Amino acid sequence: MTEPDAVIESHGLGRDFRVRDGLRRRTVVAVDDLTVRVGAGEAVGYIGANGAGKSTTIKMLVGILVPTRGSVRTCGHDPVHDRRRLVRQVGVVFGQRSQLWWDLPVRESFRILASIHALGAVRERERTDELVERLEMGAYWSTPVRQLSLGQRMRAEVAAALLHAPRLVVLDEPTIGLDVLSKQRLREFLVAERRTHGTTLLLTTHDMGDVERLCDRVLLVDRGRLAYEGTLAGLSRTVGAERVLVVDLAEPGADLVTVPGARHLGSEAGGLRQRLAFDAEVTTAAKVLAAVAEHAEVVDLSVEEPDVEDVVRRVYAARR
Ligand SMILES: Nc1ncnc2c1ncn2[C@@H]1O[C@H](COP(=O)(O)OP(=O)(O)OP(=O)(O)O)[C@@H](O)[C@H]1O
Repeated sequence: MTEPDAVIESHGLGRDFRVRDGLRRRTVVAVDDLTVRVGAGEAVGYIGANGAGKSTTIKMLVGILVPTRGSVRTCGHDPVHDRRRLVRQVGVVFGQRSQLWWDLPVRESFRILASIHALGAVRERERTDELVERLEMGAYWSTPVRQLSLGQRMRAEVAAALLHAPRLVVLDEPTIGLDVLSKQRLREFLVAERRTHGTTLLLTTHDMGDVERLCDRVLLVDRGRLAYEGTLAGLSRTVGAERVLVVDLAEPGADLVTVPGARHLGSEAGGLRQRLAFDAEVTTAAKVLAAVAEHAEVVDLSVEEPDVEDVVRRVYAARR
């Protein structure tokens, strides 16, 4: 049974494809035995390598693909049988595909979508105004979609998917190909949308910046199976990834090779800046800093988190 606040709930979900392999046919298991739960208001990153099964999962969640086995309920509905009811509660953005009318001005696409969702004139105006302002679409609101830059189009795509204020927004690679500023704008918007409307987010991405800035939790999929479920920090811990304390000293000093719980990684500018790796499970940045301060005067510091892409690579390597 679906718990009342579960927006996505799957049990043993799987999908196979029959593919031609020369003269023979074989079965590709794209997703297997996937049991996950996403609660109302959560933001979850669904990550994994190319071909791991992310898009196939998303398509099953929104009713585009029929599962081969197992069960899934999205917003309390069977996605395939209740597809029409589900579309009222879900917004989907596939980064590579457009749901806007290419030759029409952006505003016309929104008019059509508002009428498809039967928003009503007042709701349409309020919601459209809110989205145009928050996503800064005013400058190109009357421009045909085909003339938009990628960053402008992606903002319009996300706004279109969110026009009917769905409970769940599923984003497949929402920031792919965007420049730094466009990415930042889109992420800020999604954070604000979630805060204001309590929207549940599920996003697939290869950009760990998206996950770091947007998601409370990650699901890591490897060859169709769930390989990890938890926080990003927890993911780093599973592979023993270290954090790095970078200290700037008042005067050039000898390499800090005897700091308890830390490993000296290197020095710059004759020892003015030093880098020390430490395991966050064993010690803390504060303890390492206190030990450094016994040897030298620290004028500035920063802590570098483990590189998440590297962490994911290590998880994959450990499972091979
Ligand atoms: N329509 C299809 N017919 C045959 N095989 C498919 C089909 N769709 C997906 N697959 C296969 O299923 C597996 C999972 O593919 P899927 O597209 O779900 O991965 P993904 O994690 O989304 O990858 P990417 O990050 O590259 O988008 C792959 O081996 C892929 O080749």
